[in-house]
Parts: sequence; C-alpha cells; structure tokens
Amino acid sequence: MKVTVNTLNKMAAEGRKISMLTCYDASFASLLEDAGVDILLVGDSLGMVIQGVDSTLPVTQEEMEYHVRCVARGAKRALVLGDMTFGSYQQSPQQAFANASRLIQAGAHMVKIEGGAYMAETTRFLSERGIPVCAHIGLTPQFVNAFGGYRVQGKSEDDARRIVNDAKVLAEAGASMVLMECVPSALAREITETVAVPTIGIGAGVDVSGQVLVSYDALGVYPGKKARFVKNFMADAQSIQGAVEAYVKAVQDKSFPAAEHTF
Ligand SMILES: Nc1nc(=O)c2c([nH]1)NC[C@@H]1CN(c3ccc(C(=O)N[C@@H](CCC(=O)O)C(=O)O)cc3)CN21
Ligand SMILES: CC(C)C(=O)C(=O)O
Ligand SMILES: [Mg+2]
Repeated sequence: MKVTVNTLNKMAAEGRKISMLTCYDASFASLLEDAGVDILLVGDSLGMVIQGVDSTLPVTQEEMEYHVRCVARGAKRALVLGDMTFGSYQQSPQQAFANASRLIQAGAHMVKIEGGAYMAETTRFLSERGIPVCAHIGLTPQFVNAFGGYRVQGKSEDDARRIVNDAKVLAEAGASMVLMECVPSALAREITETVAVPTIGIGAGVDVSGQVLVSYDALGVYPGKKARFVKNFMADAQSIQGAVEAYVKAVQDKSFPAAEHTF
C-alpha cells in the first residue's frame, strides 16, 4: 500500500512510529522502501553528502528536481518528500508555488519548507493549491549564517515558546507535518501533544510521531563530524538492507533515539 498523508495521520493517531531517511537516487529508493522506510526525504543535505560542499545553501532548484526525479523512479510505496532549496521559496508565496510545483511534477508528494510562523502565508498558499507542506522548525540549516553554526535551538524559555508558536501557526496554516531538528526532547514532546499533525524529529528525542536521519549518517558513509543524534546502524549489520531494517525497527520500538542521541 502506498504511503499517503492519510497513512501518516493514521500511524500518528495509533502511535505507530513513522520512519524517514534521506534518499538521493533510484537504487536507494528501492532498497529503503523494501526495508520498510515510510518516507524518502530528498534533502538539501545532498549538498553535503553528494556534492561535498560545507552547507546546504549552494544546492539549486534544478539539482533538487534532478534528485527528486531519480528517487521517484525508484520508489513505488514510500512517500517522496522534497526539500525546497535556499532561495527557491522565501521571496513570495508565488515564487514558492512555482518551484514547489516543479518538485511535484518531478515526482515529490510533499515539499519541506524551513522557517517559523512567518512562513504561514506560503504554507497556506501551497496547501490550498494541492501541495502538501512539511514545516521544518528548530535548527533550520539554511539559517547557518544567521545562527552562527549548527546549534541546538529552543534551550531558553523564550526560544522554546517561540518554537511552540511556530509549530502551532504552521499546522493551523495547513502544514501536513512538522519536522523538528535539534530541540530539547521535552519541547518536541510538547509540540507533538499540541499540534494535530504528525511530527518528525531529528535530534528531538523519542516523543514525536517519527524519526529522520541522513541515510549517509545512518550507514556510516558520511566522513564529516557526527552530530550527537547520529547512530551508525551499519556497525552491527551484515548488509545495507540489514542496517536500514535495524533503523526502521529501532524507530518502531522506540529504542532509537536513546538518551545519548538527545538534547
Ligand atoms: N550528513 C549530514 N547530516 C545531517 O544531519 C545534516 C547534514 N548533513 N546537512 C544539513 C544539516 C546540518 N545538520 C547538523 C549538523 C551538525 C550538527 C551538530 O553538530 N550539532 C551539535 C550541537 C551543538 C550544540 O550543543 O548546540 C551536536 O553535538 O550534535 C547538527 C545538525 C543536520 N543536517
Ligand atoms: C536533516 C534533514 C531533516 C534535512 O532537511 C535534509 O536532509 O536536508
Ligand atoms: Mg534539508
């Protein structure tokens, strides 16, 4: 059965954890979904893991369309989620729709937009026109220059309240899902209890509707510095398929993320 937004809502309502990994090509799309991954994220992390640049900022709309097309060809069951690239959506809801629609035409089923409550108008513009949106809040890597690095967000009470408000406003504006990156687990739990849509965490603890990791981190392929939330599932596996199956199982039985992976 194909994974749709309805499937995700049902899984979240029933407490069945959603598993997501990043994916950038057709062969991995097939392998990941056969191992039980529900959502394939064509992340702009491809800048780091595929292109070897040191942030997600140089990735272009055309490059994202290419990787979405590759992944969509390999995926039969999983939901394909495409990241909106830096500069492709911030100008106006119209600009966002023009570029998001191209990702949908390339085979994405949903697009992901970084940013807080101020992205509500754009989120509404897209969702009302048939493009499901995943909000990405907390550590938004496209803000690396503004944040001064990849830092945990929402540690102060003021920041925590702002991030809860971001989640609420974006869900009310029509976001189909809320992804939270690098926030304290108590905050991620509060947001999951507050919003009506499924939540996905990376470095956000176990009390969310599902988890995501960069697949190259989960398989120990990425040579860079490892963030606290990363676990290499290849370490105890005999094959890539086995490692991905172990990831899906660990997400489902809530053994991942453990305390050592959370903030
Ligand atoms: N390979 C890869 N994995 C990722 O998870 C990832 C990318 N690339 N590229 C885009 C962003 C960048 N991300 C990152 C990168 C580093 C940290 C990191 O090192 N965080 C510190 C937190 C420091 C603090 O305490 O504030 C950590 O120790 O985890 C977090 C997110 C997540 N995304
Ligand atoms: C780290 C995840 C959430 C992402 O946005 C990406 O892979 O680009
Ligand atoms: Mg991204």
